[in-house]
Amino acid sequence: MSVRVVARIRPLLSKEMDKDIIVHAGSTDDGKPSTLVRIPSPKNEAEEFTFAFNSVYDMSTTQEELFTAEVAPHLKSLFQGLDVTIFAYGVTGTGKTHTMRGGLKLAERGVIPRLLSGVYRRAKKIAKDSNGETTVSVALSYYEIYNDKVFDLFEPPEIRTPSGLPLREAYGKTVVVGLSERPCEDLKDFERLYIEANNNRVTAATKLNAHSSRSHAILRVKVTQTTENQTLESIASAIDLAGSEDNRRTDNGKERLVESAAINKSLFVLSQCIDAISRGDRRIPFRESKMTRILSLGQNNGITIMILNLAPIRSYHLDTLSSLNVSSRAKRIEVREIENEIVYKQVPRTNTGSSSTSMIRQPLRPLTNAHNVHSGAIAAKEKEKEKTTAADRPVKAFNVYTDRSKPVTAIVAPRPANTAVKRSPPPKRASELESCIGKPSKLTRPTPIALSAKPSQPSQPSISAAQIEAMVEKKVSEILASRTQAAPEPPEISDAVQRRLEALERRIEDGKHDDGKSDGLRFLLMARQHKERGEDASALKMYEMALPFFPGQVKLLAKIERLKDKMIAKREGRELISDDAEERPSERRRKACRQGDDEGYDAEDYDGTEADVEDEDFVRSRKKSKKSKLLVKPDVVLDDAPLTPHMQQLLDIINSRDANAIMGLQGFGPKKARDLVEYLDSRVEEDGAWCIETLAQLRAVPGMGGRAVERAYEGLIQTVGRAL
Ligand SMILES: Nc1ncnc2c1ncn2[C@@H]1O[C@H](COP(=O)(O)OP(=O)(O)OP(=O)(O)O)[C@@H](O)[C@H]1O
Repeated sequence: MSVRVVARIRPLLSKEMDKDIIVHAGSTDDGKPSTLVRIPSPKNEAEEFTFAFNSVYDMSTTQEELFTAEVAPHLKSLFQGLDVTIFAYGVTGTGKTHTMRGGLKLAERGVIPRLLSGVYRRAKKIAKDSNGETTVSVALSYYEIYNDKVFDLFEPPEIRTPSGLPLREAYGKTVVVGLSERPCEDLKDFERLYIEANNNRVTAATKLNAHSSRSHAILRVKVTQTTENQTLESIASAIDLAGSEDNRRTDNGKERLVESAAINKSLFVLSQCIDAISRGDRRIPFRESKMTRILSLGQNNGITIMILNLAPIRSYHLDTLSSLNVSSRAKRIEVREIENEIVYKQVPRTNTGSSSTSMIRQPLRPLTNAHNVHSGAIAAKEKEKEKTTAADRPVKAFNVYTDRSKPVTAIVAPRPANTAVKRSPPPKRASELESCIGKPSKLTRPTPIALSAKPSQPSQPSISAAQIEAMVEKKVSEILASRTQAAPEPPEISDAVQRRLEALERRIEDGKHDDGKSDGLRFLLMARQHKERGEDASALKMYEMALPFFPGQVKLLAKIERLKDKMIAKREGRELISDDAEERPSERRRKACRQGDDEGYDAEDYDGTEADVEDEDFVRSRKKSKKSKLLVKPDVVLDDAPLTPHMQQLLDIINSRDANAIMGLQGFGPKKARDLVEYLDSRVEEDGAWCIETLAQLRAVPGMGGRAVERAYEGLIQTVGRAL
């Protein structure tokens, strides 16, 4: 489904009563609901421009009417597991905050309070209809993007770090690291939290709006439905974007100008993204602003509704035209409607036969650029091209269920569902082969034939790629089988680390039962992030803020002292002799990547509190592994599968960020290698210490979709085969 774009024309404000109204709602047929916005040409008053939208709401539209028509119908989908995103877009002073938040009076309440009200009502009904067997819990996160930095609105501004919270990609979604989540039991609870949090949002008076939002505000409503052994999670996001503004009209002072520049820049990037998607460009500049990265238009699964807010008067004429232009292009963006997966609380880890797989959902994969190839105009172009080449191709390139049981593999790692690359039909692909590696049951499987499907090279008949792959696979299977005998469920990481991670996760996620320590842990995690990025001053501040939560913690004190020494040394231009603990985080991390899970993340002792706080990577790694157990995501199975030496070699080459080495891989020309290195550099710049640890992650890298990873991997194996 494409993004649903609706326009809302606000009424005249009391100070505008004598102003000229130039924006009108219209319809193609009399008596039909409005779908058109009419506005005169700025050059020739007699000429009229018409913009078509999914719906257009005129000045008389009430809050309730808008909600009932545009949002209420999607509540059902939300409870079916679809994510729903609603965002308000428009020039400053056109009614975005009014639409999303609204006033305090019942009739004036905006989309957000009404959405929550609807969620609780439905939750009650579900609980009642299921005789209490299904319970629904709601949790909120609320944050703002101010001057391209992310701040948690549930935290008081005093504890904000200047650089804000970092973003990460996980399972194809952009997540804010360290964002708090508040359980929210009922509407009263919500009102309290929401009002409190809104006081933390940056607003200011400008000439165009007495209460202008100076930030983009994003509310995430997580709805979790739990029955005895399964949970279904879906998220409604309500986004009140800051409004674009023409500073010739705002009389903004210096501070407001800086804000305005940041607002305008992110909105400009948003319009660039919309343009690029609707043009069918391969590169969509999502990453150029935090707002576009989070919004990820067209990359989200689920339902997206864009509410374009318009002021009816002439003084907004050019701005109105510009936002009408952007929004009408947004209609062309395709959003995939994919329900989130049901998470079974206890999923068998072992492969038990085809019957158990017949209903396994394909995972929501991190999207690659290839996704955009299927959106908007390019999708149409692609379809046109494909008509002549692949008549047997499914109409949708993004089927999400695999209902066909696979006789050979019980748990299958599917290809990214929405790649644009034409794939040859089964029998078997190398990715499936990889996913199978690491499963004891493979011992009884027939030898995979994926690579043997390729013609073997006449010049090296002695050993083919398939044979090498089979040998590697056999070896891995043997090792795994012997491990299985020793311990039926081999731990992914050592038990001790696992326990600590669980404790950390519990503490952070369950702050309520944790004497406020979760706040301390959060400070420590943030400190860690700052340190990773080399922001020592901020890291020090965070460590110091954590100290009251862990009084007398020796390691923490030592860490603070070390950081202070380091900063003094830096100021004095001295080199501090680096010990292991002060090794550049990126190097340590890279080393860790190479060394493998357990010992890799940090050389320090993870004991007690410090253990918990030392490295947020543990949290992430633990979360990932927990998720992998619950969801039985094939790509996570891939993540968990031990890397064969060749896979590791491939990752090492990629992580080297050496274009020449990468060009040695099959399928990499100079441009592709350069693009990849650029991308990796940008990630390292952003995250300090970042590298690709699994093939699944590698596949999520732009340009690595389709068969790129397989080709590079096969190429490596063939090279070795030739050398033998
Ligand atoms: N549909 C409406 N009915 C009545 N008043 C409205 C409506 N829409 C907007 N307003 C009023 O218009 C003014 C500006 O609205 P609002 O603050 O929501 O604009 P905004 O687009 O969020 O601006 P900014 O981007 O600067 O934050 C407010 O006084 C608001 O109450």
